[in-house]
Amino acid sequence: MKLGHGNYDRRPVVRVPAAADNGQEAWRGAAAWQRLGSGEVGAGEPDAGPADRRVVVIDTVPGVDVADLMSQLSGAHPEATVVDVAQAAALPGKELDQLLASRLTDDRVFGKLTHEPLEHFYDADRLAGAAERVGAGLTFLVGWGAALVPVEADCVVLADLPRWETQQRQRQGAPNWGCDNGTEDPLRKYKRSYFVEWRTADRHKQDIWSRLDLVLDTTAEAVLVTADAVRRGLASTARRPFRVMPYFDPGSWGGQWMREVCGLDAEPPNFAWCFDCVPEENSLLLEIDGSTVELPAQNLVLQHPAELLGRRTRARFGAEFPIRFDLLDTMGGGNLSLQVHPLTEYIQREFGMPYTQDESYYLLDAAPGAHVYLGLREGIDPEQMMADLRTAQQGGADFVAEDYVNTFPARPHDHFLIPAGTVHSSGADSMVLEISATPYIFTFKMWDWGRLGLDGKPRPINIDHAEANIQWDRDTAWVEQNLVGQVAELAASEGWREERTGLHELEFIETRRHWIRGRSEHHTHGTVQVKNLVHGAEALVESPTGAFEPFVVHYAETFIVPAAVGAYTVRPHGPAVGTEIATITAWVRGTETTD
Ligand SMILES: O=P(O)(O)OC[C@H]1O[C@@H](O)[C@@H](O)[C@@H](O)[C@@H]1O
Repeated sequence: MKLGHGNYDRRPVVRVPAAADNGQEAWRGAAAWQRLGSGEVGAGEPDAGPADRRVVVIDTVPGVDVADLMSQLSGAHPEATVVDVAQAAALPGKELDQLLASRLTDDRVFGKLTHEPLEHFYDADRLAGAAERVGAGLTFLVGWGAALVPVEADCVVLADLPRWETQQRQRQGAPNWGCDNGTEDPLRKYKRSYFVEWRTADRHKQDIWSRLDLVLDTTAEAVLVTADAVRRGLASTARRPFRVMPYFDPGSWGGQWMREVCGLDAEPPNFAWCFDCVPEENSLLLEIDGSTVELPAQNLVLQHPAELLGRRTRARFGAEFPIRFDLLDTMGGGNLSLQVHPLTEYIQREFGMPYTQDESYYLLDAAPGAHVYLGLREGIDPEQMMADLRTAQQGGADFVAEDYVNTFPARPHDHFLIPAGTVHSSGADSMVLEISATPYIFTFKMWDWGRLGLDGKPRPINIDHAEANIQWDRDTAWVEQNLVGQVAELAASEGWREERTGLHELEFIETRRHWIRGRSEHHTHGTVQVKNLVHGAEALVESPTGAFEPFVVHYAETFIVPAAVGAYTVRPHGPAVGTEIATITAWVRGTETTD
């Protein structure tokens, strides 16, 4: 196993420039809870009642522990009235379930995207009733939708929470919003978050964003920051290279490479996934006034789509980050499931997703003998293959993947292209950097090699969904001509060379690899780029005009270069000086602009 360089940064922080007046902008722990009731930030004109009447709205996102928040507020402000807005005015759980039944479906994994606004989860009359509970003195209105209460607020706070933290809490027994489902299968809780809560929450957050005075992070110890500092932080992040905070998760096929290279805990038996560029679920760490606040990176996508994505990518996807980078570690582990992803029309019709899960596997590393499963063997009988899969699923003879599916040797720096509809799997002893479209849960597993998930249950198999999407003409010859070994040198000069590595024409992502000894010049051409240092210990990304601070990246780290960055250079740095490094860059094909 090739080891990393011991410098992978698991907590990349973006430093936010200080406020013009150098005033305090962050409060931690007890000071945060105290500050929330002090009226010193965002105190409005007391024109709606007696001078000492003060209304603080703390709108949360689903996943925030509202009970804990309320008890902290009561502890810090015993005189205050604290109203749980959802308890006061949200639809009863059963009504909410009925409203969402067609979106949630009976499936363990797949629902349908909802477009419900948060108002639909509330009773308007009871919201008005909650407003009547505001009396003289200090009142906190707390919960997801607190800003819907028809009352003039003196201070509006967003209690935000990254989605990875929400998932952790769900696995430990936290229910979904408005539900009594703490003991439900975490996959089903995640489904409700993914297909309903997060969509509605993003829209609601957008609605209230301009009203915010403060932002509260309760991921760990409470950190309260001014909304102006967050706005300033996001605005500056959208104009410089940055990283989101990676998160790591064990799995039934997970390996040992990331533990070593990324310096992870000894405790879990393995690590399977590292998500290091899925902004809709990753966190962005902002350092504000000496405190680090962990907020959803999605806030940046929602607030700065033009600077971040560029105008053509934004025109095509809206305020959505379309490119996903993640790591799949099977070094010393097992095969991924044998799987296929939905065609575009299928993901639209069945799940309401606007675009599909096109993928590719870039091999950061591979042990001798490692291989990738990709496409079908010539002359196989589709009916027989489906019958064998169903037999295996029902507990009969194991499915012999090699009888039906091609295998290709997997070597470091190979890039396998996987347009939706292509049967595939990464085999054991590989370290894959996935360069893919953002959707990532639409994996139709066909065969899981007869093993169980980490929870001791079989993982969900979806042979019917798979059958509806397998492209049977993607056979050995087609795969060899289209998906394997598609590297072509495009340009070279002293100190660098550039290659195209993919993706396939059916996929919207374009990739380039640069081998760099000297300093290579790059330009975003008005569209967002996602990059990873796939070879070498360390690189320095610089602005030729000093527009951003020099930015250091380490081996295997993914970073984002916003469209607004324009020109930048990359060169070996630190321990890599004098050696050759390599980066891979992805962007949405056809979105470059010349201005
Ligand atoms: O967990 P299994 O089903 O083995 O798949 C693992 C991974 O496979 C890849 O090809 C992608 O589809 C990922 O989004 C998925 O997480």
